[in-house]
Amino acid sequence: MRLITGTTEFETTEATAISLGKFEGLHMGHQLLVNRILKKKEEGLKALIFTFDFGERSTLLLPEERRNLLEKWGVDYLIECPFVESIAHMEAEDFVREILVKRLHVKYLAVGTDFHFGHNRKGSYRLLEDMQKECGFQVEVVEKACYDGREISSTRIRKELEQGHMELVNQLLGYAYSVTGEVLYGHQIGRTLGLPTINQQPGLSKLLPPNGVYATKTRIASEIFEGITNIGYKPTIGGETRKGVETFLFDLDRNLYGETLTVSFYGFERPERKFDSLEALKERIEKDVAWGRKYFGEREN
Ligand SMILES: Cc1cc2nc3c(=O)[nH]c(=O)nc-3n(C[C@H](O)[C@H](O)[C@H](O)COP(=O)(O)O)c2cc1C
Ligand SMILES: Nc1ncnc2c1ncn2[C@@H]1O[C@H](COP(=O)(O)OP(=O)(O)OP(=O)(O)O)[C@@H](O)[C@H]1O
Repeated sequence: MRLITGTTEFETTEATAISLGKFEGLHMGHQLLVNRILKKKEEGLKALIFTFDFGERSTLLLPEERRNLLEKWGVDYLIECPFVESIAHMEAEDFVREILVKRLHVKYLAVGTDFHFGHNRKGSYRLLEDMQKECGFQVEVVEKACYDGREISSTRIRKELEQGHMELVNQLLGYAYSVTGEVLYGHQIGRTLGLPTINQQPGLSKLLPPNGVYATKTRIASEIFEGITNIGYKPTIGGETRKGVETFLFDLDRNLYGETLTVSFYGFERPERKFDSLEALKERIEKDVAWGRKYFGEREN
């Protein structure tokens, strides 16, 4: 995949199939659009995702994660267009003519019914439909994908994530919500509790579910290991200043320091608490482990 980022001077040489938007979560609705443009590769078009870069903000997918997913799915070009004045103030028609047609050679566009663009968000799928003949591209308008009778959106997913509803979050996303990070050194107390753990700190703008204990799966190279993960500040051992993600793998005890691992979240068990003693914490974690094993044991994997 070719990544064009940090510049408004983008251009393709080939004809393209494009979808535009924020694509914050790359959820099931977004995937409908991505699949439409990927299908057009069969007709010789390059699949291009055009997103705006609003700078650092808390988000479901970090830029790196979004790039990796789109690359894995087979997208040819990802443009992360800086949301600067010259772009934000462009009239919708000019954006289509100057950018989509002249610079990106668009032949096909897939957009959702609520997609808006250009100065004052005046551009909509209707404008694109009106311009398609004259500009030589075809527009496909995709109905909003729903789950449980309600539209899927990044906003809805954020709200569910804030409440720790991971099963629903994963259904809406179409993949399991994950965090990736290097394995860091903790206080080395875990080991003395008979509980070697993986400590990670995801990027600061990555949205995390509420502090507490979750059933998780961790990918190490090509293998997947089940475990439980605590998100939080470890108040019992004096607390951390930065929120961490700490995972105990049920069936693996290997030195993983320095490796970069991805932990995917499934079910929520309980909130993080301050215990009166390390012994009380240890007892609780033993129950957490039993809960986690049962969680996965009861489900088809
Ligand atoms: C499954 C799990 C649940 C945890 N729950 C809590 C908790 O509720 N409260 C707390 O203070 N720390 C909790 N911890 C963090 C422990 O305090 C921490 O694992 C232990 O002290 C070792 O930390 P270290 O890796 O920095 O040595 C939890 C850790 C795990 C793996
Ligand atoms: N549920 C959906 N089904 C189909 N297309 C969708 C869906 N949600 C968004 N889209 C389309 O995907 C493109 C990018 O959408 P965008 O990321 O801006 O919206 P969103 O996920 O609804 O986010 P937010 O909740 O932040 O508005 C747009 O063309 C939009 O219409």
